[in-house]
Amino acid sequence: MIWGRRALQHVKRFKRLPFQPEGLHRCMSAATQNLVVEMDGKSGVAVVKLNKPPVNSFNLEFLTEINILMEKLENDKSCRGLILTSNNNKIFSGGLDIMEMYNPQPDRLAEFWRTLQGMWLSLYGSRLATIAAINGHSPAGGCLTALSCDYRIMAPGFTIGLNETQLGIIPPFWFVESMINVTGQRQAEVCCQKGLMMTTEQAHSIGLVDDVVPGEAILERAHNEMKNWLKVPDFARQLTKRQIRKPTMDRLIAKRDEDIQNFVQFITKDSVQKAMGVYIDQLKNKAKK
Ligand SMILES: CCCCC/C=C/C(=O)SCCNC(=O)CCNC(=O)[C@H](O)C(C)(C)COP(=O)(O)OP(=O)(O)OC[C@H]1O[C@@H](n2cnc3c(N)ncnc32)[C@H](O)[C@@H]1OP(=O)(O)O
Repeated sequence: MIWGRRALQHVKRFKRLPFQPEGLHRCMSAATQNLVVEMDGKSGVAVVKLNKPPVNSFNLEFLTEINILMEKLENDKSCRGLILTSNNNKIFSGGLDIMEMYNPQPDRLAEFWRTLQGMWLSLYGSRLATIAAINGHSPAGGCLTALSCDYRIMAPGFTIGLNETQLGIIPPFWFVESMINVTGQRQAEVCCQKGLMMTTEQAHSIGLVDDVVPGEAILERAHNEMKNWLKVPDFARQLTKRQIRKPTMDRLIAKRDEDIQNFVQFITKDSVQKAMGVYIDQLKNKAKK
């Protein structure tokens, strides 16, 4: 496993387990501040658990950690698959950290958005087979993260969706295209315009989620599904994925700066800031009740 110097600065604990029973050898665990990583060198599958309380919301630092980890896994020739899940069995991810977008410093806001673009580009375009084991609620940026994987397994009793319009926000074109590419144009039109947060079952019925499995069995199911994906020769799977996803990725790459400018301009509008303030108050008041 290759650990870049930059990445190592973020790693608090990384150890080869001293003794493991047969079948678990070459298993490595690592933790950054907000990520728990278990790498099984034998199968080449890394399980990455989002671990940023309270709701795994993506701020600049968390996105940076994820990007560094993705780079490390991409460069690790022994790694073939990634299972992305949450260490919190109720919330996969609460999406983007709303505090990044409230009363922001323009420079940091721009950097935040560039880093989110980077996260999406590396996950959506990953050479690895990627499975999201969605073991909790997954609104907005959480849904985008799951949409970026190759396969989604979700536990019942939770909700998922691109709910931006409900917050008075327009989902960027690459969020919407990620949804279209998974569910098809008609379903994406309905879901994105209405900002629907769907139950696991509803998400399954429109193909947003591929499989529904109880939370306690979700990782086992993800590992079994991963075996199927890894039966395909890597180069054939990778080049096919690239062929399918490249046009969507190229559209963002070509408009990256413009997309950042649009985002900064939109978020810093007085009306958007006001609406954001109301939304944050609602969230905080709900949490107090
Ligand atoms: C052009 C512009 C494009 C912008 C695209 C935007 C994409 C996004 O992702 S915007 C963020 C959208 N996310 C949400 O709207 C989710 C809001 N949160 C929730 O719905 C819920 O919190 C939950 C389902 C994720 C979890 O519910 P629950 O377990 O009941 O926890 P609480 O609601 O009590 O929340 C605990 C704690 O966490 C804070 N919090 C929740 N979500 C966020 C968030 N996205 N960012 C920052 N902080 C968040 C919440 O305020 C509570 O904080 P405290 O009151 O300080 O405990």
